Amino acid sequence: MNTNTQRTAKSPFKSRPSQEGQQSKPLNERFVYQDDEVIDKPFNWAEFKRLFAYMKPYARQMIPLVVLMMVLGTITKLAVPFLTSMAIDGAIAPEPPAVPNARLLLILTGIVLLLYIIQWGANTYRIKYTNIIGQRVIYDLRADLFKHIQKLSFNFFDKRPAGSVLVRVTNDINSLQDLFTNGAVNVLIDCVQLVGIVVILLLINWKLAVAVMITVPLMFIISTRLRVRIRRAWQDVRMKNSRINSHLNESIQGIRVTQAYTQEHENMAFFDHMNFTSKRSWDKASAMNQAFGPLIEITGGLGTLVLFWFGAYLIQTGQLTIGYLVAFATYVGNFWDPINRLGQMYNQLLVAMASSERIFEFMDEKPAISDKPGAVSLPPIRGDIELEDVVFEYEKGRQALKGISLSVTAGQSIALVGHTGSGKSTIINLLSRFYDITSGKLTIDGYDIRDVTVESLRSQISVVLQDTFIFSGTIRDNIRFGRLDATDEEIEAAAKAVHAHEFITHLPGGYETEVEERGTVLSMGQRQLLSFARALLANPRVLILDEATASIDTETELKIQDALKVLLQGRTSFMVAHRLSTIRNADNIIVLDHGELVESGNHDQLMKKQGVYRGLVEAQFRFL
Ligand SMILES: Nc1ncnc2c1ncn2[C@@H]1O[C@H](COP(=O)(O)OP(=O)(O)OP(=O)(O)O)[C@@H](O)[C@H]1O
Repeated sequence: MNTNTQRTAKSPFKSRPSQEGQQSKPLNERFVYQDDEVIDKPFNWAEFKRLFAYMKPYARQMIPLVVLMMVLGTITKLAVPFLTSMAIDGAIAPEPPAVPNARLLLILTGIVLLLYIIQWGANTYRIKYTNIIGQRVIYDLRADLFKHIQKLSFNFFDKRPAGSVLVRVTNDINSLQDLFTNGAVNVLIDCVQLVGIVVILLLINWKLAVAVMITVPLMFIISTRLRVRIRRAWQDVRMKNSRINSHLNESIQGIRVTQAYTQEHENMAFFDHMNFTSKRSWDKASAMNQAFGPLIEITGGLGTLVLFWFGAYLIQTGQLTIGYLVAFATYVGNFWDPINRLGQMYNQLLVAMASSERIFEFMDEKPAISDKPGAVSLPPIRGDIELEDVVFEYEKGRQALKGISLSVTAGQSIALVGHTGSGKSTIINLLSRFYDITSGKLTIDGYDIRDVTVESLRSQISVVLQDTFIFSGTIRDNIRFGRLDATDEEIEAAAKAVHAHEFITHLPGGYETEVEERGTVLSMGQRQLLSFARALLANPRVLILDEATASIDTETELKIQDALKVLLQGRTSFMVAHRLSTIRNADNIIVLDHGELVESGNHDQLMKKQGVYRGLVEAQFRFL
């Protein structure tokens, strides 16, 4: 179920009135985030097993040790009240005619001390090993998730804000950390302790044991009802957090636009609203969580009342000793503790299950683009490309391309022109198979691109996108991204060929200059030259270029034109072209209009036609 963001909470920040004195558009009409799916299923055992399968690799090596420590810790803990009862009944206040026995008391105290030391040692080792297992499981889960996300296709990312993807790899995985480091083992310890205590209580005096535990079924019924609500509340918290992260991510990426349009206040108001809603849902979930504690305490209190009332009666009738009553009281005290912890743990488990459902939901997402069974490896290509009646829809029923047919011979340069939204980028996205065509046929050297492996196809095609992405690292590393095994000399040769060498050597660290994320240290023109060097290094047979529209100075433009000539030599190329100089040199110009191919030919032929192309060129000149 996808719902739009609901905004009902009162926020201290208000939208500013517009200049005309009218209230600006309400915030809830300005930002719309799609919520992650609300996953509302009963406790999923299959998913639970799948999650715990991550422990399997470490089970044989570590778990026997952890279990041994756990058993040691539990036995020593359970033995102490029993020894206490022995001390009371045998050494401190024995039934007359026996007298207090100081020696026995000393021995029993020594044993208790020894047990405490063993308990401390066992717990220390247990915590250490469970932490090691927990960390390894989290590491494996995160690695698996990241590996899978990297394989997912464009359409997956089209649908989701980057922030919500981020949350699953960070927050959702982190929320499993507690479960794997302490939670799982604590549950086992508590269960073993509970069973142990019940058995001991029954052995000491079954009548008193039954009387004390009479309230347990009642507590069980109430808590089961609470659990469902708690589970939903925690899911809601996760969803709200995911929204905050999406907005945060967008706000940081778009901070320049926000500041340029002085929208900080509005942005803050929106964020504040989200923050408030998130806090409120956290409060709600946490309040429900807290309800567990008092529930146990009330039940425990009732149990204690029964214990002393009925216990006193049993002592008076000679069915129980004082020592056993004290031991009984201690065991009963220890009985509610694990139950309380198990209740809390159950909540922690619910939180973890909500997270794991979200993680597995991503892991189960099949990449829309994948190798079909029997896909062959595309041999080294010449670069003949054929599009036959290609139709493509990003969303069902809305055609972005409406039957494009196009024949390109190896080595030709193709310029794609047309109004904004006419389908230029869509064509180049299809060539690299970032999306699969809806109908028609797309072949390279006669191979249908859906019949070959994605890797063999993409490794022979280089794509230079409009928004050149510069990764954090050195300039050299960024060029090397084109071909990881390239030598330093090859990198510099590629940079020289596309005229990037000059500006690189003028940077403070030359090729070793560290560039920041998204390459803001570099100008648009420089970023483009760098991406040309990257593409040249990859030496592809087919080159796809989404030309940047940013206005750059004439000198850089000339450099880019020169660089392009080098880059395009001997390759089949597709270019989303905006500059007349680029278009004029193309072998074939494809003019698109609303997803249809309306004209094609070289510059001179198209100019004579008096059609869409001529109109575009003349419009460009009118602005000069
Ligand atoms: N990821 C997407 N999901 C849904 N629709 C999309 C997506 N990308 C593009 N479209 C739609 O497909 C159509 C063609 O878009 P395309 O990006 O190919 O245009 P373009 O010619 O490259 O435009 P521009 O010159 O502005 O970059 C447009 O109507 C656009 O709204």
